[in-house]
Amino acid sequence: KEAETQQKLANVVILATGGTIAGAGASAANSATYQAAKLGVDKLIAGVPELADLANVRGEQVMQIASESISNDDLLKLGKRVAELAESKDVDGIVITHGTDTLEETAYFLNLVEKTDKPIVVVGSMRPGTAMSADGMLNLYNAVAVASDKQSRGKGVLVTMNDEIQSGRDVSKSVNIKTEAFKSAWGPMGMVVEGKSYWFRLPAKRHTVNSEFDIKQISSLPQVDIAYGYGNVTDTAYKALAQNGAKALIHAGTGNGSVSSRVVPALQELRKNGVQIIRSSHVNQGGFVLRNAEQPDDKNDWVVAHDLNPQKARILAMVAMTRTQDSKELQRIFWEY
Ligand SMILES: NC(=O)CC[C@H](N)C(=O)O
Repeated sequence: KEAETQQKLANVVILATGGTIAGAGASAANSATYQAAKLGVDKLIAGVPELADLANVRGEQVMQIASESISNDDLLKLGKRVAELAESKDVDGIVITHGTDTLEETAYFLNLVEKTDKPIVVVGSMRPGTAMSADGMLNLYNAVAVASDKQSRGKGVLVTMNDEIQSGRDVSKSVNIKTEAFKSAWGPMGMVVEGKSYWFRLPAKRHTVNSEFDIKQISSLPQVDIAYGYGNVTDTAYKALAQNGAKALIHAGTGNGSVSSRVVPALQELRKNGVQIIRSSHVNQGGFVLRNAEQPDDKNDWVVAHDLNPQKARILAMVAMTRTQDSKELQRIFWEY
């Protein structure tokens, strides 16, 4: 009988990378002061025995770090492992446990480069497992539920936090400390409650199986950096980043991705020297940058990131520039993904 149930259940692999979901604090009152990336994946799985009701679960420790320290090489390593597992007949879904600080970047990266319709769910927590009202257990349970559900196929890389199913493209960490940290300007795709998913929306942008990018063809990512717009800004950071080898600069602009008159000449000059200039907005949720609004992008040969926040724009620029150095192609890609 037990063998029969196991056969019916989906096979889900949990790839652990660290973060608060694997964190530990000194006391139960430490919800914000703790060390991230302490517990191994076997402990995470053992901490939620109910996972066995949802799927045949096994774990792999891909790395053990706080997500602010994830490098491009780490992204490639994780992406390649996900692709290998997705190709395996014995794997129906993949869950990635991750620190929340750059979770939105990893989720978007995988959404662009994984050529599979199998569910890939990225999950983290805001409180370590040692804290009162820790959220990691339920978030992980929800992630495995979504990853084992056939309905989750073909919807792009997903994120399950705070009972919501979010698109890995759209979602962003918008609040820290609190458990309702992950939000999307376009709203969640669904809810996951008591191990069952309820869907309401589908992503409109190209992803996974419909993407022109493939992790198997990517062996390195170009250097793309971000510089912040604010009152009294100078062009020092932009120039320094370019001098240090950036192939593209994401302008984390004020408002509509506007650029200070003190910075414009440097960006025009850098573009003439081959650096791609990509205008995004650092407004919290709902940035929306249009071509030739605020700045003459056609004349300057700049690109706009549209609704992508600066850190997501960096991910797309890196992936796109593994294929093209043409600014018009880059702009097409920014509209489509
Ligand atoms: N809530 C978290 O996961 C934050 C912990 C850590 N800074 C990380 O991103 O890994």
